Amino acid sequence: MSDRRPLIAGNWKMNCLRDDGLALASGLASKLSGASERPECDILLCPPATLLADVVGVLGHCDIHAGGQDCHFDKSGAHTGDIAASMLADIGASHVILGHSERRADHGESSTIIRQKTIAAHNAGLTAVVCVGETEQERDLGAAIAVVCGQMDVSLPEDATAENTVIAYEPVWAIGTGRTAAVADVEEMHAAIRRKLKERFADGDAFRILYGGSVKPSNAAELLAVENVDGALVGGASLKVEDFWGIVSACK
Ligand SMILES: O=C(CO)COP(=O)(O)O
Repeated sequence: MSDRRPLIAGNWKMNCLRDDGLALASGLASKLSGASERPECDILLCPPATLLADVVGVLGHCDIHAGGQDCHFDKSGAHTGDIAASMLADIGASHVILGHSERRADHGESSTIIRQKTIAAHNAGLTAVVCVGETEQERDLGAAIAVVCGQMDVSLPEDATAENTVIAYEPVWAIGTGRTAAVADVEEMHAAIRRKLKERFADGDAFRILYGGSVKPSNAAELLAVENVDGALVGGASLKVEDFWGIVSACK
């Protein structure tokens, strides 16, 4: 057993208007306060930026963190539509997801940009949840591990530590498809990520490595039991209180 405390993170993506988002956050806060035992994991909610401040307010002092889904790499300035890491911290966020494959694909974000964003997040006192993952074509070509290790080499700055950085492995073909990676493949990839972290960082063994891609209550326990899987980054199933709580409860 490792002493890394699991992290279950919900990435709401571009979902939820105010009423639904606040109901979801308060539903989870009620689950936590009503739980007979404290869950064996940390919990993070990453709502759309429009709801972040309100979600922070709803969560109050309950032990659930809130985070952004992206930030700019600059501190401030002429970047219409963007959000600085310090702005997320300013409204009570503790984390920010960076380099999600949807941003890499939809916004052309390179690992070099993600590295700059990660530094900006650290400078603002945020924990960066840095996403990596291969496409189906890359996996079919046998290049999955090389692709993910290459993304890590560039995306992670020298100042990354287990405190300020979490890795999320999300195979692109498993996101929102209902297809999860085979346990053996998850185990192999997470071991490769761990090796990379240990090669580069003195505290590489302490970094949390999350798995993401069609995680649901029915498969969470199996995935969370895999060595070097230290939690989950959850999309669709994070939008329902019962489903997300089911995944939180699968942490043993
Ligand atoms: O992209 C994801 C989380 O960041 C995963 O999404 P799904 O859980 O909907 O597959």
